[in-house]
Amino acid sequence: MHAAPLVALVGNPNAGKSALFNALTGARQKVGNYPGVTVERHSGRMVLDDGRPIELVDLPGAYSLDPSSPDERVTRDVVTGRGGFERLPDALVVVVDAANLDNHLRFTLQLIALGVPVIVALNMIDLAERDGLVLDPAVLERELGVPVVSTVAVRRRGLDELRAKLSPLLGGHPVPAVDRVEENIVVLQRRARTIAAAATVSETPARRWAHWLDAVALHPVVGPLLLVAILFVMFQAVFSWAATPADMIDVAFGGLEGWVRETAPDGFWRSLVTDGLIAGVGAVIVFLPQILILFLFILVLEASGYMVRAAFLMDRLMATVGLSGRAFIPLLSSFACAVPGIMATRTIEDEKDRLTTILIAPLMTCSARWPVYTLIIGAMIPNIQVLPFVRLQGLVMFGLLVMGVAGAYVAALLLRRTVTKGASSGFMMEMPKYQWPRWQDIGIGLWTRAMIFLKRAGTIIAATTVVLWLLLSFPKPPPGSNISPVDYSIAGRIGNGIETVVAPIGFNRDIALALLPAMAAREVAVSAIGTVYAIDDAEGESGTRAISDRLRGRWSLPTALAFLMWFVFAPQCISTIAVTRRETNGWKWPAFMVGYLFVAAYVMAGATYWLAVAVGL
Ligand SMILES: Nc1nc2c(ncn2[C@@H]2O[C@H](COP(=O)(O)OP(=O)(O)OP(=O)(O)O)[C@@H](O)[C@H]2O)c(=O)[nH]1
Ligand SMILES: [Mg+2]
Repeated sequence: MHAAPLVALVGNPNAGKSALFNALTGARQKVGNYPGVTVERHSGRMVLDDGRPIELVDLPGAYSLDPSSPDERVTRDVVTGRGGFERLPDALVVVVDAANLDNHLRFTLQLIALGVPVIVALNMIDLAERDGLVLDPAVLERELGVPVVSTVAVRRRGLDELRAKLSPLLGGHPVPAVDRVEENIVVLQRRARTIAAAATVSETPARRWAHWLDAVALHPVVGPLLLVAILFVMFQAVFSWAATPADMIDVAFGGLEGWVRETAPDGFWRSLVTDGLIAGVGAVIVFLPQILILFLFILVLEASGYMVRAAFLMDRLMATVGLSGRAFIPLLSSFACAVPGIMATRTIEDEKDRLTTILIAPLMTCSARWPVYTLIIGAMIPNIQVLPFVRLQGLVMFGLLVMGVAGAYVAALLLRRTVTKGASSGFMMEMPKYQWPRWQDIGIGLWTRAMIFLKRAGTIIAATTVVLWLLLSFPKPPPGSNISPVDYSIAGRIGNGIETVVAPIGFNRDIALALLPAMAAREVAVSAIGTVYAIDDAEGESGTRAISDRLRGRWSLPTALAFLMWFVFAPQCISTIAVTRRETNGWKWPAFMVGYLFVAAYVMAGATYWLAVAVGL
């Protein structure tokens, strides 16, 4: 006797598969209104109209045939007959949420391509109707080439029609599976969207808007251009909007320093407070407005639903270097700071994928590097208009960021061919709805960021600055000698030692001095330079404008460019190394990361310096 035909219920999470399973078999599988309710296969029996019994299995929801978690793997194994399940299903019932067709049709298209007979249950049609969405199942049937039945699983609507249309699919000859299923998310998404649009008879203005926005944002040519344009506006804004508040903070710190100089007696403590704390910490806090404007943009993009669209656009680019599209979000968070970015790689299932993402995360321009870039750019790059609305300073900043991304791209390409070789996997994610950001949420996000920044300035940056000040101030040169106090100090001597190593790439003593303390936090490079100049300087003026003036006097343009390039690549901060150790369970990978980044930084900074000298800058 033949076993009863096997039919599997598949679809995206939360489509109503278990509800349909219960309605068809009379079972009581758990249903719930969130993705991931079902995490294993369950089977039950149902009887067709002609009396034939069939075995129905309810599967965990999945976004694609590319499993990113163990429950999705169960689904993949069952529908493709892998992983030791005795037999392939004779037919699939693909359950889709009618109100979310774009997203759910993606997986449907992949499933249809498998070659197993498919019937689509257009479920939750009641909710779609409530929201003013009218669909035409006949169009869907024609576009997909498989039977489509409208259902309301929880009201048992459409079940008879489903059984009737399922019947002829069973008992025929099994269709051989096609060997390649379309995996390119962008292609799939576009086809899904076209089909969904064709099957939509009418919808509410809000849904129409969302579709129109997606047609632009996800367009293969316009989409990436839009993304670049948004990023570009962001950088220009960071520079121009921040200028006034930054000046105000600068003036305030200058005033504070002047007040301490007048009121406190000259000596150790006054110098510690003015040349150490105020010069160092003040030099960093000036960048608070910039950091906040940067985060304002990031938070708005996240809250509006655009960020996931950007991830979709990036997926193909990531795939060319063998990275999963899932890596986009961790890498994007690394623009704030590599530490949460590296932790966010936990969502990447494949170990090699994940490791590669961790290793390149430090190349994303974290917000701690902004003060360094801004200071050097502000001092050394003329603020001229190069194109309408485009100033050279913003352009250089953008260039540095692109440099980091390009470096990451090349690094991933090389790593994936050597130390982290392995197969890569695709990326599927639910597209969130577009919505206006809630200003309270943005406000809270900015407040949190400001507090983190100020806390860093008040603790780790202040502490490093004070230590550096001590090392820079002692021992004092003998009175009467014309040797500079910095050169005579402990730090100065260490700096002069480091300088011999970094002189070939155009670095001077001041940079050499800043490199070590910048390991604690990158912003310290700025406060360190501030402190060096405060001690070295007789006139006793202060503030970032004063630092800029001194930079202009002492640094050549090739040196400044080399320094910027160094910061794009160098593994500067200890927290990143520590979190890498924790996430990779050992010292091997952090050591590798530090090694390759130092080599890259040295080579790139050197190349920049010599190139700049050669072209006569
Ligand atoms: N209004 C309405 N609600 C439905 C319908 N089908 C399912 N639901 C509800 O939608 C939610 C999700 O249903 P489930 O059956 O748990 O979804 P699932 O596809 O099994 O989800 P996973 O197991 O997470 O993959 C539950 O709250 C159901 O009660 C429907 O046709 N109409
Ligand atoms: Mg379920």
